[in-house]
Amino acid sequence: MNVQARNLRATIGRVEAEHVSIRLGCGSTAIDAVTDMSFEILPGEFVCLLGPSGCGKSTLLGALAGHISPLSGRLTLDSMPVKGPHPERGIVFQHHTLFPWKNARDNVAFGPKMRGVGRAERRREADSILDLVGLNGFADRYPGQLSGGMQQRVEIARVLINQPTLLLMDEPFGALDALTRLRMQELLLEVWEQFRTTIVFVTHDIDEALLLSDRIIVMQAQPGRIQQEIKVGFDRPRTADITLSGEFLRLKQHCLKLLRGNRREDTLARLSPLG
Ligand SMILES: Nc1ncnc2c1ncn2[C@@H]1O[C@H](COP(=O)(O)OP(=O)(O)OP(=O)(O)O)[C@@H](O)[C@H]1O
Repeated sequence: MNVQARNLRATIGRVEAEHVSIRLGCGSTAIDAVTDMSFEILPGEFVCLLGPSGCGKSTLLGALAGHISPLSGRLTLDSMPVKGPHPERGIVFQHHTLFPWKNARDNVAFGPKMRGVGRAERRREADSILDLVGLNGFADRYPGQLSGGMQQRVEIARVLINQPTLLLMDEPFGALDALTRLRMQELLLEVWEQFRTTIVFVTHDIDEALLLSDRIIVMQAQPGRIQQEIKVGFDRPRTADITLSGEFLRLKQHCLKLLRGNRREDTLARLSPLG
């Protein structure tokens, strides 16, 4: 993608949430997974949702993807209400969703195929995105012939080929070993430098959130809500070397304190007879 296209992309992808509440289930078993969340994400911004298990991160991501409707409030992408799934909002999960009977190229070319792009062109596009995610020479392999990290690269390529305005990532590297995970984080940063699409990335991992994002939205549970927003101002392009800096450790300590506070509150809520 050329520089002009990149700049153009950075003018779209503004996310706004106004007093969004999400209830899951119904009747007496319904759960208020997210309550009164308001935030804005700028075009081309990389935002992490960080918080303890059950605080509603995946639920919020599901609402941004259009898979879940909020009970109340307003969720928009470039001022248009989010209603139902759409290729402009691509999602990458931790678990693999590749078609096992298609090779990497055909998995990646699936979106363009559905849009009616001709065979030669979609193969060319798929090969070029596979190159970008470091899978040059692996296009003919089937998912079962690829490592976990490689499969996750194919997942990312499969979403990027649709040039999403908003890329939603739900703990995409959570199942990878530490070294592969680090490589994938650096790869994502490199790819994002080129695409500059808005990213909302869910993680439990403080280091991951600090390495990747421009801003962290720290959430707390019961009910899921925003605890604090933290600006992460490290220069870009970034590599994992920043994790050794004093400023990184200072921010990490701050996040830890917030999450530990969360845990203490959760335990007290469980122990209290008043709930
Ligand atoms: N289908 C469902 N029906 C009812 N409640 C649900 C459903 N899915 C999730 N929940 C509940 O909604 C709350 C938020 O869950 P969610 O998965 O969004 O949290 P999370 O922060 O992403 O957690 P984790 O980090 O463990 O994935 C939790 O209390 C969870 O038990």
